Amino acid sequence: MNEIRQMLNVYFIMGSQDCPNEKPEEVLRKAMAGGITCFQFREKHPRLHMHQAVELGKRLRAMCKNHSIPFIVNDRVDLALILEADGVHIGQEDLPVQEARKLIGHNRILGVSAKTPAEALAARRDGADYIGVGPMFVTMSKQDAGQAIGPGRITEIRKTVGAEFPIVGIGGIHPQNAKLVLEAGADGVAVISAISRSDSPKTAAQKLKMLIG
Ligand SMILES: Cc1ncc(COP(=O)(O)OP(=O)(O)O)c(N)n1
Ligand SMILES: Cc1ncsc1CCOP(=O)(O)O
Ligand SMILES: [Mg+2]
Repeated sequence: MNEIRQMLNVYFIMGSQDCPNEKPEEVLRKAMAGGITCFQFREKHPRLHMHQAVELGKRLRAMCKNHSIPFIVNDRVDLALILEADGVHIGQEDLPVQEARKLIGHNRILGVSAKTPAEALAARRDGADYIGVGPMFVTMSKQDAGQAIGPGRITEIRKTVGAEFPIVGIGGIHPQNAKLVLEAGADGVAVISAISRSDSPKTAAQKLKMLIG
């Protein structure tokens, strides 16, 4: 459990839609140089052919392997298995948690999105290894994220699932507000734009890393 909590410290999420000015490989290279502790391949580009997603995923996966950074695939268990990912992240509208667990087995990490204490408890019961709670703040990276729920929700969920269960906050987090999320009880922060759209992805990752106690 502690290993997963550490892995969540600086959790970088990205797909080609998040990199308008630079190749995703280049952004990931800089983020890794800044000390990210986990990477999620979240490919949502409406015009990217699945074949291209597999090819991009293979390149990003190889980079993570070379730097010993856990590689998680968003939404798709099939893609996670193809890429020999370390895990999968699913939301409330994706596969049921128990079914995803059956497909990936017990040697891969399963992350689940939860907005409420009830969703968090259900995710833990059904086999999640960690939960992603958000959006903490307003986000431009996910159109259907819904209203910000704020760091206070992490405190509520932390009380419900206990001190040890791995929790990462997500949504609108950047170096200036990340402390609020960590102080509320999260083990780490998951970010897209704070790193992928920064002038310096490396510095942005370093700044987030410095906030971890
Ligand atoms: C770490 C983490 N937390 C939450 C999410 C959101 O997942 P989901 O609700 O399924 O939304 P999409 O990312 O699929 O748009 C996440 N991806 N990662
Ligand atoms: C995937 C996701 N889930 C909830 S908010 C969000 C987007 C996070 O992106 P950003 O860090 O740019 O706000
Ligand atoms: Mg999803």
